[in-house]
Amino acid sequence: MAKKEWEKRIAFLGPEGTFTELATKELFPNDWTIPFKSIPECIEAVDAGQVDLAVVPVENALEGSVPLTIDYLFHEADLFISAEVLTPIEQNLMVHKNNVEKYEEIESVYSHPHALAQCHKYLYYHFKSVPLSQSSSTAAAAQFVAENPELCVAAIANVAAAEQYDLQIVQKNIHDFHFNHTRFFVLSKRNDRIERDEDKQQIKTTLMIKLPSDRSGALHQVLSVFAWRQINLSKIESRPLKTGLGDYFFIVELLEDENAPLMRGAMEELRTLGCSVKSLGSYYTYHQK
Ligand SMILES: O=C(O)C(=O)Cc1ccccc1
Repeated sequence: MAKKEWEKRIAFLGPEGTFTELATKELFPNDWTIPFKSIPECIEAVDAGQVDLAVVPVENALEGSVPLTIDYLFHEADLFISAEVLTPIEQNLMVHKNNVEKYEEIESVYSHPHALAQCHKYLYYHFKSVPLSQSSSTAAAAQFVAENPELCVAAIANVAAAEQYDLQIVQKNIHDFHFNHTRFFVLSKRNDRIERDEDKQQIKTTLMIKLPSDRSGALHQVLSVFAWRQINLSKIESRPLKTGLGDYFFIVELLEDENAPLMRGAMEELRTLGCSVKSLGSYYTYHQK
């Protein structure tokens, strides 16, 4: 496909039909979207300049963070968040059209680990002894089911994937909790934010903070830096530093612009306290309709 001059190249977790693709198309309906097989491949593509942006899942309302994304951003890449997209997630059980009649006898259910977990109760009550198989994405599971009609297996994926791979949905909306949303980050090598005035919302900044080792009260001090400036935290989470048990870094999300004087002061104070601070930038939230 020839690249048009005005298009941005945007990597997304593929293949076609993932929730990530739906989120990508929401924000970039007219750009050149390119599927990659895994989250690290999306991140590497933008890091290497092969694409302009990458869209990857980062957190689900039911299952929590996608550790691969968080850890890759901390340990492997030097990227910024240009925007986040919030997408409602509806999961469906689908089979090859040849297997619709016998779908209750499926021998395995394929999907992304988050999707399998989001349907845990449904699978427990309806397919208790059926083995679950993890795929790199929901659409990869749908593609596998489409390419193996001789296997009596099902995928959990969205309606777009059922259409893309010509599968039949046999059970709609099988996720266990009604409020099932996923956050996606739009990643860039440049620290610029995507601005679409119509649905621009609260600005947010994501910091990755490493505490000075073995000092009592260090986390309390970090939180105080934001507290007395009345900078609101919308998230705090720890992840292993991978250097030893008990060593962590913190992901802190703040409802303020990194360029605001109070935030600049906060970051400076954190460094004075011996923390290492990496800002992934400030960005707006977009809601998928
Ligand atoms: O596998 C997908 O379709 C993805 O985009 C990742 C994902 C998986 C489960 C819920 C939300 C996003």
